[in-house]
Amino acid sequence: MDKKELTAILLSGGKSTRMGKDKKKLNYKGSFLIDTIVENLARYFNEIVIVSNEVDFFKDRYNSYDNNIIIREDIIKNIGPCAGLYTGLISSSNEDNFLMACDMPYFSCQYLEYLENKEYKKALVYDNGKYLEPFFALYKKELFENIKIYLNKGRRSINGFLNEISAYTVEYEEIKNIENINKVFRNLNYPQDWKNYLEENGKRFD
Ligand SMILES: Nc1nc2c(ncn2[C@@H]2O[C@H](COP(=O)(O)OP(=O)(O)OP(=O)(O)O)[C@@H](O)[C@H]2O)c(=O)[nH]1
Repeated sequence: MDKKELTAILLSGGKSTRMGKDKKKLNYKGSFLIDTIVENLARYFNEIVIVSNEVDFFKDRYNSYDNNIIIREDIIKNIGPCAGLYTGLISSSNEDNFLMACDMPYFSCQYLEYLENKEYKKALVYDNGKYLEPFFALYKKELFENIKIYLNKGRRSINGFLNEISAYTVEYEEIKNIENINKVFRNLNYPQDWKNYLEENGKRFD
């Protein structure tokens, strides 16, 4: 698959309160989940912007890649993923941007291709019937202006933002035949989620 004229924005700057330990440091016997996520992204995206609250952790970590990997600290700190997206969009050199989280272990290039081939304005996100999934979704760079205004009003929720801009949506019916589509939106919030993920992948959790 050719590399995309898209930037992948990887958010890794949350508080990991529910996990009880920093999600960017989740590893199994020295094999870090975040490295697997970056490895997947590097196959499809020339440019990857990692937005983190700990840039030192990422410094020199991916030097062996040919991709343009940009590490940025949040411009507006500690207020959640909407602010992370803001820094990611400002730092991106592409009009179209793909948002990924550091706690989403599954990746579907088939779904990425599906998104890429859809026309959209502002943002294109999956509607799971209950709420809009902000990750594994596309955002136009120009949106950073709207996010700034939204955050300046004291708003924080990325879902609130998606509703406010009337993001374009993808419905289950359109994508139900994509392999493993239900796994794509799974994220790891609690220690049990990490344990389940490892066990599903044949790794015994000690
Ligand atoms: N850069 C950046 N990323 C964030 C921020 N808050 C959350 N994220 C990322 O957004 C994604 C989803 O985060 P959540 O699981 O909702 O939040 P969290 O703070 O990591 O975890 P909890 O404290 O348990 O809610 C993860 O990839 C986080 O690293 C932030 O303020 N800045």
